[in-house]
Amino acid sequence: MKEFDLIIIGAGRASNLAVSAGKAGKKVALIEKSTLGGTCPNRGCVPSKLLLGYAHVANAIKESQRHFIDSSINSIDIKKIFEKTNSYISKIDSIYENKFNENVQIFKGEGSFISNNIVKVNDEQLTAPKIVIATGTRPIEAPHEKAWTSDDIFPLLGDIPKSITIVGAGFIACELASFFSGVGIKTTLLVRSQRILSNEDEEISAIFKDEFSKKMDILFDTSIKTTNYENNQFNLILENKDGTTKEHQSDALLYATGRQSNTDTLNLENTSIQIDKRGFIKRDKLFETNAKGVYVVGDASGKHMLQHAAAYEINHLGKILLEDCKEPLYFKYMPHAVFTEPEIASVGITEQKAKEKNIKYITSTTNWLASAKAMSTRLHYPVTKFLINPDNYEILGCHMIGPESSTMMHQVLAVMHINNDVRHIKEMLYIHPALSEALLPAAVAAVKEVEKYNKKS
Ligand SMILES: Cc1cc2nc3c(=O)[nH]c(=O)nc-3n(C[C@H](O)[C@H](O)[C@H](O)COP(=O)(O)OP(=O)(O)OC[C@H]3O[C@@H](n4cnc5c(N)ncnc54)[C@H](O)[C@@H]3O)c2cc1C
Ligand SMILES: NC(=O)c1ccc[n+]([C@@H]2O[C@H](COP(=O)([O-])OP(=O)(O)OC[C@H]3O[C@@H](n4cnc5c(N)ncnc54)[C@H](O)[C@@H]3O)[C@@H](O)[C@H]2O)c1
Repeated sequence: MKEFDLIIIGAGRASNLAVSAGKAGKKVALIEKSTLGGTCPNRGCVPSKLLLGYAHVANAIKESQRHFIDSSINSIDIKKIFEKTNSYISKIDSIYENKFNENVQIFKGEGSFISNNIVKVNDEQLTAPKIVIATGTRPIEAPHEKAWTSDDIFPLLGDIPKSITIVGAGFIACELASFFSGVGIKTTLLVRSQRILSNEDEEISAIFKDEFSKKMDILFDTSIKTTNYENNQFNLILENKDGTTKEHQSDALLYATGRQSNTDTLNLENTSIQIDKRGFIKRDKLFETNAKGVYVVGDASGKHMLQHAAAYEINHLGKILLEDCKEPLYFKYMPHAVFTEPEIASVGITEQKAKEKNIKYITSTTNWLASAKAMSTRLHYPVTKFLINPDNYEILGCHMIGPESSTMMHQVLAVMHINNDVRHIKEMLYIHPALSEALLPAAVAAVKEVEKYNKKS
């Protein structure tokens, strides 16, 4: 039995904890069954955004007519795009390997529990007073052996498809559809209901639906009835909710229908660790599971499924384990962005959630056109929607759709983080005519709505 101060299962964001624990002189065992670095740099955030960068440029050329520029794309070397992306991915494992000092021992293999404090990897048994589970998630399996999930395109080996059908209407389906259609691969998105990005504020997802539908074929209320794969092609029968069917051909078929917990690989039945109905590990406010000394962080807890949330949690767990911090981590606000075209960014509650939870709010939706920079994009749909608590001007939610929404949102996040009052956004000085200036009329409108509400009541 090998003894350590700390065992970490899963070398995604928790690699950072291994680095800091190693630096603090702790003897660390880091267990990883795949490449070091986990989902984000190998098959998630980073490679998907690298791909979207190419689509962004292609879209700018395709849509240049809006700016009275007649241009066309001669060719897009999609093979090269994937070679570059694959090459980035191929370096991740060794980049991560070099981050650790001599106190960190890496075990390549699947970790599982023999008891609350003994972990097995390959033929070895390891023990430590503290064990961290950071095993993340994996895509829900595609129901046909030739169909892909997002894992199958990072890296993409083999031929580039000329057409692709993507099932799903969440972050991954929309971002990947944005890439494939952007670079000229015939893309069909299959959405089983009428809503796309259904967790976004309804007003924003309705704008998104209109704009996104202009860029590719989106079949709403549609599911796959039968799948046949012959001569390197999928022959699908698609079924609409009204019962009508139609044939559909596609070179590739990609499922992006959600992600599942990896905890089934951990032999948790040998421990007192409990899981919830969705298969994610339960924990207390200090990330500790039902087994003393065993912690769970990041996607493995099933809470946020975002890189920045996982990184934030793991940083805080470092304080608990290495600095004896006794304070729970409180996420005041959890922002996210969808890096499609159009781009969406969001923080706090949506209007639907506010209604559902009976929260008192006022709302204002303001377009960006008062900003010259926004005007210069010649796009009319970008808006900022605020939900404000009329009692104290607190920002309860902010939702944006438009170019660089994810960047614009940080200004709102800073105010929410330091002193959450929408009047700061109204009163601060803006560089004229930066894109961020589009937030000024949005804040002015929100403050006016609060005043109107308070006059009435
Ligand atoms: C296509 C895609 C795009 C994304 N884009 C974004 C984005 O733009 N922004 C954002 O915030 N988030 C994004 N995400 C989500 C983000 O990648 C995750 O939230 C984040 O990587 C979670 O980190 P983690 O360390 O908790 O888990 P992971 O990074 O998944 O790490 C878990 C590690 O544990 C390993 N493991 C699992 N079981 C075992 C076992 N039994 N033994 C040993 N090792 C094991 C896995 O191999 C993996 O390396 C995206 C995800 C995907 C799939
Ligand atoms: N920009 C980002 O921050 C980013 C990007 C990608 C992924 N992520 C993270 O990864 C997580 C997983 O993303 P995801 O898109 O796989 O999951 P998701 O839960 O966001 O979306 C899954 C989609 O698949 C649909 N669906 C489920 N079962 C289906 C079925 N049988 N047939 C048809 N459609 C079906 C759902 O209605 C939903 O639209 C997200 O929750 C997100 O946190 C984040």
